[in-house]
Amino acid sequence: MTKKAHAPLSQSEKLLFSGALRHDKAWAQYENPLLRMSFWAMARQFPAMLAMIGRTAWREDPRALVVLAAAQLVSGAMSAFLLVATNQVLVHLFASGPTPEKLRESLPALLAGGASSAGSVLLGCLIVKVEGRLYPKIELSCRTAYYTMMTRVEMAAMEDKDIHRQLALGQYGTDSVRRMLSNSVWIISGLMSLAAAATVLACLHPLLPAALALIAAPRWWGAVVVMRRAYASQHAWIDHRRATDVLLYPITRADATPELRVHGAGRLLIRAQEDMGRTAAAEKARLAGAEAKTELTAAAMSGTARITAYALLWWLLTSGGMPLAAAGTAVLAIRNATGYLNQIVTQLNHMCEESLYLTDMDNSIKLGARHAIPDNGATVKGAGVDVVLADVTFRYPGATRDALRGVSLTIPQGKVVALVGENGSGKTTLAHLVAGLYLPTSGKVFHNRVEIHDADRNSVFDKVALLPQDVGSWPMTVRANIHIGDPARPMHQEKIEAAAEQAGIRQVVEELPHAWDSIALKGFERGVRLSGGQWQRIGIARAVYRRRDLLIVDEPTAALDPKAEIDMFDSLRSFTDDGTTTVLLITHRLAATATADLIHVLHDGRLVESGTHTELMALDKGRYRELYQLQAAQYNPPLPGPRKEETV
Ligand SMILES: Nc1ncnc2c1ncn2[C@@H]1O[C@H](COP(=O)(O)OP(=O)(O)OP(=O)(O)O)[C@@H](O)[C@H]1O
Repeated sequence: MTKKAHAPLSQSEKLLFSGALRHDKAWAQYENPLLRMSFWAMARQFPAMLAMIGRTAWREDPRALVVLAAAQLVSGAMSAFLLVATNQVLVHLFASGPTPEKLRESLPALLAGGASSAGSVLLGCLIVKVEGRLYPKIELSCRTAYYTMMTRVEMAAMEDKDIHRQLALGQYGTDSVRRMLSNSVWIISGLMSLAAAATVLACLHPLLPAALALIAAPRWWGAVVVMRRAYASQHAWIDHRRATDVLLYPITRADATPELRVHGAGRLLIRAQEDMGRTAAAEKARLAGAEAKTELTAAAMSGTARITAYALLWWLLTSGGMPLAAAGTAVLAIRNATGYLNQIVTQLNHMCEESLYLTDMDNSIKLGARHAIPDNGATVKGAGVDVVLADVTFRYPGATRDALRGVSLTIPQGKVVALVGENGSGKTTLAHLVAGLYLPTSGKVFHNRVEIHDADRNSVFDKVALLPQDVGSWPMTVRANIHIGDPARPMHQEKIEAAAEQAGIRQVVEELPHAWDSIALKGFERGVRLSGGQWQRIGIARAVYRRRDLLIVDEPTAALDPKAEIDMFDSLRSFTDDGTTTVLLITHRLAATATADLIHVLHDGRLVESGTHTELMALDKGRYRELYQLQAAQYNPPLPGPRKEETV
């Protein structure tokens, strides 16, 4: 079992993190697999891994896979043939008789050996070509499978810490597939060449394969010891390495905080990374020293075994048990075989690491499939959408209390419905349940009388346009940032411009140096940085561009100036003019809710009031009335009275 150790703490870690900076997310997960992994366990897993990659390769490019496998097989056979041909040449050369005659007799074997060498070279080229064709396809296929799965996973599963951790781990495996396939190919070709050399040795003398095993065993042992030590170190130091990256990350960002320069935070970070880097360098030096010692021991043991093998050959030669030519071939075979062994050990070593990531990816994809949003079931039909919540309770995964409790309400078609309540009262959660992003823990949500639980969720999503609290900024053009509101349809510039016009952002975009082609991320060519309010308008344009039956708007005016805020609420109202579109509006600005057709008031996850502004204001000690009056008082503060001394 690998010893569990921790990296020693540097002064900087104590200063900045009050201890080690440990991840509780994806990276910390490597602890267990790293500890779990032993060399032999990995060697045993090899066939299963190979089968998994083989299946992917077969699906992507069966022809390339067949050619690759055949080329490897023939290549292995050729290396055996080369040894046999060499043996024949030596037999002829060491036979008695005049040299020209011996040379002439050895010529066919010599030519055959040369042809086999040339064939190996050609096959090597073919393998390189086929690998270049096959590997990227496999990598692309795995990456697509992984990221497709991630877009299909239920939000609740993403919120579950353990599930999300496992899902996120998979991303590191997408690059590993190609490397793992390459490792496998090397291992197979090494094994075949080794088998060929061992067979030739066994034919020469039954004791020789045993001698080969004696030579190989110490090198193998050395490689295993070095690898396990490296894994143990990686396990102990992985958080340290990540912590260093975390420290340096702000420095490389284009929008690095002003404190970096004005307060000299940059110097502090650099000093900390130097400090941490020194402890890491000491660990690397320790590993290198230990590796050198292990290598020396392994080389001494292997060397002793090699001397023993040569002594055995000597004895066989002197006792007449083996002709000189056979001994020459044996020396060559032993030399080749140890080379192949080294190749196998090195590649297995790499494969161990890659298989860790690959296994994670495989597990992620399987786990994601178990938590996928269903795309079959009843379709939500009809123009417009009537939403009904019946006794809905919802608790976030891992939470200790319900975010919503026994909520029953309606969101009628063609109306502006406002959701109000204090921070944390459950408004956003309710909106997400209405959008079909979450399923209730208990109770039911209906869209046009179809229960969301049984619905084809795509048909639910297709009814909804979202304008979330935090508008997502995508690293693409401003044009594409609006089009992403409705990506299933072809990009339509006129509609994009109209949506931007309605959202009050068109002029801003068109005045940018690259207008619609500006990349909405600083640090790239044509990159621009938009303000918070401008992003909010892009979000509005996105929702307008999407234009669906149910528009869910969560705090749309937080970053807008007062005039834009008034325009925004007017514009939202106009959405319902068609009599079909419903607007579900979450806001703390109660002046805006006054014109809503229906207001639902949430408090601590419960629905406490429902009605129009007038109805709710008429409620004595009503929560809405209280919130409204509090806000109104801010705008109409009592005029300051005369100062005390003036009244005297
Ligand atoms: N992803 C989550 N995981 C666990 N708990 C959550 C999650 N999101 C919200 N909550 C909790 O659920 C409750 C309701 O949150 P929600 O965001 O729905 O409130 P809200 O009324 O929209 O608040 P605000 O007005 O501040 O936006 C809160 O107690 C919050 O801490």
